[in-house]
Amino acid sequence: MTSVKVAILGFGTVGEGIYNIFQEKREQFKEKLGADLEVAKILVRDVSKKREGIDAALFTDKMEDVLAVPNLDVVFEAIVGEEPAYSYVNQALENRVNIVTANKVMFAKFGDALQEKAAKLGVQVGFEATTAGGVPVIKTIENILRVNSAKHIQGILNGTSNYILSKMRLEGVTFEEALKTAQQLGYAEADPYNDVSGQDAFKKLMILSSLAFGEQPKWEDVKVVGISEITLAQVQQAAENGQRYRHIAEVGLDAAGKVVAKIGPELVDADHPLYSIDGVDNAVALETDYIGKITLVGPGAGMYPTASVMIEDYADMIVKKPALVTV
Ligand SMILES: NC(=O)C1=CN([C@@H]2O[C@H](COP(=O)(O)OP(=O)(O)OC[C@H]3O[C@@H](n4cnc5c(N)ncnc54)[C@H](OP(=O)(O)O)[C@@H]3O)[C@@H](O)[C@H]2O)C=CC1
Ligand SMILES: N[C@@H](CC=O)C(=O)O
Repeated sequence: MTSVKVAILGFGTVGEGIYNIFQEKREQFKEKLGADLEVAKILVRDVSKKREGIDAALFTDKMEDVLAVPNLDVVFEAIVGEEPAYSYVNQALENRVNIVTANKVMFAKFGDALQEKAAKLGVQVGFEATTAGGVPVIKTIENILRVNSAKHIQGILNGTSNYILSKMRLEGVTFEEALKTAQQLGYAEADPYNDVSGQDAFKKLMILSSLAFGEQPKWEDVKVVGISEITLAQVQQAAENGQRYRHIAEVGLDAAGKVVAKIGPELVDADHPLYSIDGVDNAVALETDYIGKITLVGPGAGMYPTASVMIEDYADMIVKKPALVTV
């Protein structure tokens, strides 16, 4: 049996989910992937924090310790923000270690460069979890676009915003109360500014734009509006009128073939395809030349949906490139 060492950067909602799945599914991975996957190091900011039931020797706050793991095959990156995340995954690639990331803030900016570098070095980059949480939009779009050309993408890309708008409508709670619950459930970021300002959906949309159109619009040209100004009274009034607020992100080509995008709350009627998407769910509707429109819906945030797609990314690497797996 092939023995494989993995490392996790971050042990918050997502990092802990990854660790738990590796513990729970070790036997299944042996059977289905032909590999014994062992978490060998976990990088955190504060090593003194109590982490119940887990060997303290696994934790470090130094990336050098992670890179020193013999035969390290993959780094799962689940920390927050551009830096030090970018430097860490970059170092991992330079050490010919595969990377899987959930960090859309880092990946929207550096994703293209990281993928180019990985290709040169013969290692792989998984980034399914950066966009739409547990919904496999990246792999599906990649696959479809081997044959089709993308025309337009429209979606709900922030689980927290959709959860808040749904809870306000369904339970009559205020924006602040709904946000608090979204934080308790691990949907919102520790600093929820990016969620409610539209910046989180913006970063995800830029990742989809690179994937679907091979480029991103100039960031400063994209109008980004969040949901933080929407009041309970507005949500309730909309419901009385048979409408719902949805936070919608869109990217496509204009008449001149230029990539254009916008993000913001919209009032939608019952016949709109995003009307029925409630709670933490995300939806991504892709329009292409041959297929027409295809829509994927599912949990856009949360510990296990996110951790699962990250490990699925790595399972794909193992299955497709067995030669890369450490023996
Ligand atoms: N939560 C979700 O549903 C989803 C999150 N994501 C993305 O996944 C990433 C992780 O999210 P989440 O788990 O919710 O975040 P949390 O805030 O729950 O956890 C962040 C973790 O990263 C560690 N960390 C933060 N900064 C550093 C640093 N400079 N050096 C080392 N470790 C650091 C923290 O360490 P310590 O514990 O010591 O504080 C903590 O363990 C983010 O990029 C997020 O956008 C993507 C999809 C869904
Ligand atoms: N905070 C994010 C988590 C997933 O990317 C969200 O709510 O969508």
